[in-house]
Amino acid sequence: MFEKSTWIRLPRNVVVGHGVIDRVVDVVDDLHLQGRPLFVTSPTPKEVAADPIAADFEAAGVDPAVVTVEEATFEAVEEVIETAEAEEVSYLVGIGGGKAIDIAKMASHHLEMGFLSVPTAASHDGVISNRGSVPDGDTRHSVAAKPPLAVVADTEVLAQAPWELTTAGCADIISNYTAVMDWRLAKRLKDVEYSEYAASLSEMTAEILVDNADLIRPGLEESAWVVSKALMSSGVAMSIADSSRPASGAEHLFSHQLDRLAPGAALHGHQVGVGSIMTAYLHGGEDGIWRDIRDALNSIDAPTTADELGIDDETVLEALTTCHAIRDRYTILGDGMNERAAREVATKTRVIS
Ligand SMILES: NC(=O)C1=CN([C@@H]2O[C@H](COP(=O)(O)OP(=O)(O)OC[C@H]3O[C@@H](n4cnc5c(N)ncnc54)[C@H](O)[C@@H]3O)[C@@H](O)[C@H]2O)C=CC1
Ligand SMILES: O=C(CO)COP(=O)(O)O
Ligand SMILES: [Zn+2]
Repeated sequence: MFEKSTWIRLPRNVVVGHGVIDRVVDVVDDLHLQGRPLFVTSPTPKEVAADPIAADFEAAGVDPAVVTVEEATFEAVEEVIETAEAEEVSYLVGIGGGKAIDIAKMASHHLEMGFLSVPTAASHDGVISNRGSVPDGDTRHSVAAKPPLAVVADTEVLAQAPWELTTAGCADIISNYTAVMDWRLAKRLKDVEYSEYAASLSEMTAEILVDNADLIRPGLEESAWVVSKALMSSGVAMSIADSSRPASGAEHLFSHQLDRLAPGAALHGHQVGVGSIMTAYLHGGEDGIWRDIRDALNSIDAPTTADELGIDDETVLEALTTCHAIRDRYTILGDGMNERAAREVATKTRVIS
């Protein structure tokens, strides 16, 4: 008897383009959301986006509450939950980079309220995903949450963000190549849950981004368009899979371990990009796709070495040899690399010298 079932949660509205930040009030109307919103933002995104959006709400007769967070921590999530309860808001709006959006996502999940995602940087594929990522003890990887009711991604705002945030978003997408390789390996060796639709969508997203790499240039609004479409598509792949598997393999384990060993040293997307060069080498050896990944990262100005990440060689080796253990997710790292093997892959791929 056929007994499979699936429940795919996706946003109802995805609005991308020039000046769409002015449409947040319309999107709220379209969703029939009533009452006050709580904006969850951080200092620069507040100035760039949250303040003008607040002015639009005020003009429409609604007075939003605002929380400004500095770091993605559980204390920040708790502060947002407490403010939401004290201010009697009825939905949340995450406005900023990955951390502000993840805090809004986690708080709204806890409050059982809807939330909107308004990215001010095209820096990560959690903009639309059903995953939330807030450090919990030693855990750095994402956990299950609900996707936003709507995403409003203004390409004018995204194009004006610091360039390295956009290159981080590109690298987060390019890392989908190795994430999918790891997922297929785990399917073959461990018979893990696998979705060919989600895997293919994730791979195709990376391919489209790499094929359009010549459109990805600083200050060019079309770059923000190409990258934000890719980030949405990658997030949808995670929602279809109901897992971050299509977008997160061993290269993400490496990055999560760097977050513990060298907190704040480099952006999430940049770390996973460098990880992806090395795990592609582990999958395919000298003739595999590691050079293509490195060239793609180079072509969009993303880091390809430990030095460019601002992380020392020994920390890279420590992350490589220990990261397999941080999560129950089978990857090309198997039960772990020893130091000699880690040094060899990092040296051969010129991540360390
Ligand atoms: N939930 C999920 O599915 C996923 C979550 N993530 C998480 O997202 C986080 C990474 O996100 P990022 O955006 O790289 O880091 P982030 O949120 O820390 O942003 C980096 C910095 O850029 C600033 N910023 C944002 N927009 C700006 C603008 N327009 N102008 C000037 N500054 C601006 C932020 O305020 C922050 O200081 C990580 O915690 C990662 O784990 C990443 C991928 C998927
Ligand atoms: O960053 C992500 C996908 O790009 C989320 O993956 P994790 O589940 O490893 O945190
Ligand atoms: Zn990622």
